[in-house]
Amino acid sequence: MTTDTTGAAARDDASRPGGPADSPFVRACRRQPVPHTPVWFMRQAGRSLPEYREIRANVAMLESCRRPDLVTEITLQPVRRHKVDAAILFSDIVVPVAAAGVDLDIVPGTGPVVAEPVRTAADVQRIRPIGRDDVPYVDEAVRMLVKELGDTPLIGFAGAPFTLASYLVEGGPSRNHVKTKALMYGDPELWHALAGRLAEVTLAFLRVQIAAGVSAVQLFDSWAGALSEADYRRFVLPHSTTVLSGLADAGIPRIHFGVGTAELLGAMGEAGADVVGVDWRTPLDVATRRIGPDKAVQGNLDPCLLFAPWPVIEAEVRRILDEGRAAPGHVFNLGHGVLPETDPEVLTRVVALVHELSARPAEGA
Ligand SMILES: Cc1c2[nH]c(c1CCC(=O)O)Cc1[nH]c(c(CCC(=O)O)c1C)Cc1[nH]c(c(CCC(=O)O)c1C)Cc1[nH]c(c(C)c1CCC(=O)O)C2
Repeated sequence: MTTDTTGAAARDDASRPGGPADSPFVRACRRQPVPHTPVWFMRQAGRSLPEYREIRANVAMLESCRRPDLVTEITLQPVRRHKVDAAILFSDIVVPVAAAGVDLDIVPGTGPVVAEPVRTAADVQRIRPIGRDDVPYVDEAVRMLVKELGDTPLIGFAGAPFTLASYLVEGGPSRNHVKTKALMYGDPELWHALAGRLAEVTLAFLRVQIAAGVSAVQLFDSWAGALSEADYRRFVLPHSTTVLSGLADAGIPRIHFGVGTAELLGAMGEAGADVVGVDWRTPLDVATRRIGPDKAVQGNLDPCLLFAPWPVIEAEVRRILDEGRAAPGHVFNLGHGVLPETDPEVLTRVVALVHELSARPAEGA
């Protein structure tokens, strides 16, 4: 038997009627009619769930990402509990960078910390290209998940070049991205070398996930909102385009997400996205005008709203569904990740409410 490295066999199976490629989530991404508005939550697998905290009690974050059995169980937890319309692979944006040879760790309560920040051409050279054999645990986890999930689609993901570069250049999480911007403005050639290298790593990492059978991918440029549109277009867009447009041949939906990106929504769509993620600062109808009629939107409940009384949450869900009708496709989500203190029962209720309020009778019924 030959090993399928293109994902073609998995895709053929996935596109059977009612299969993951025909799911409400994938259909909404493709701007096709749906029986209800699909919903999932960024960071749905994670610290808000007691069953997750239990499994992670004695396992470090990066280690858990490298164990297909744990990745599979953690990814499935929110699907079982909340009945969301999609699963997202449990991993972290720094996993491929670590596989590319960067010495880093994920420190509890802090986030990714890089031992030797990347600041010179020699540092950039040390970031190696990656392939399937550098991340075998991701390939295995995706294949196990695709089997376990049946008709529920699995979303693969990666960090975008700017957000990854920020962790590498700063050496860890950063509020103002000062060193990153200093490098970008002070040494554009080195910046483009770094962002170009990260784009290659990201593209390869997503290709591994696609070959293993994910039904969609999301590119997280969480911190791109720190840039003006002009600087985004000059320093970041070409590299995110390498990734997203580079995946056009895969034929699966590509979601492009960032926070604080009101001014960047049009450009982020242009990078080669089928769906643009929108945070809570921009209403979805306004976002749709900026993105254009040929892309779907994803979002955009403020994660803090989940701490409000239920009637307030219900009114906000209604408003977002109404505003989402202006878009040619809408995937309901938060505007950023689930906060660790969130009551998981509220998330389950939001899923049921989105399904109930958006239910459309089947054609001809
Ligand atoms: C900010 C951060 C990173 N990495 C980490 C942090 C959090 C630091 C902290 O609060 O303790 C560390 C991290 N990453 C993840 C965890 C475990 C789960 C959890 O936080 O609930 C932890 C502790 C999973 C993850 N990390 C990520 C996912 C993505 C998939 C998803 O949305 O579920 C998961 C499960 C992706 C990630 N990872 C990172 C970014 C910027 C992103 C993009 C999404 C975002 O802006 O939040 C870097």
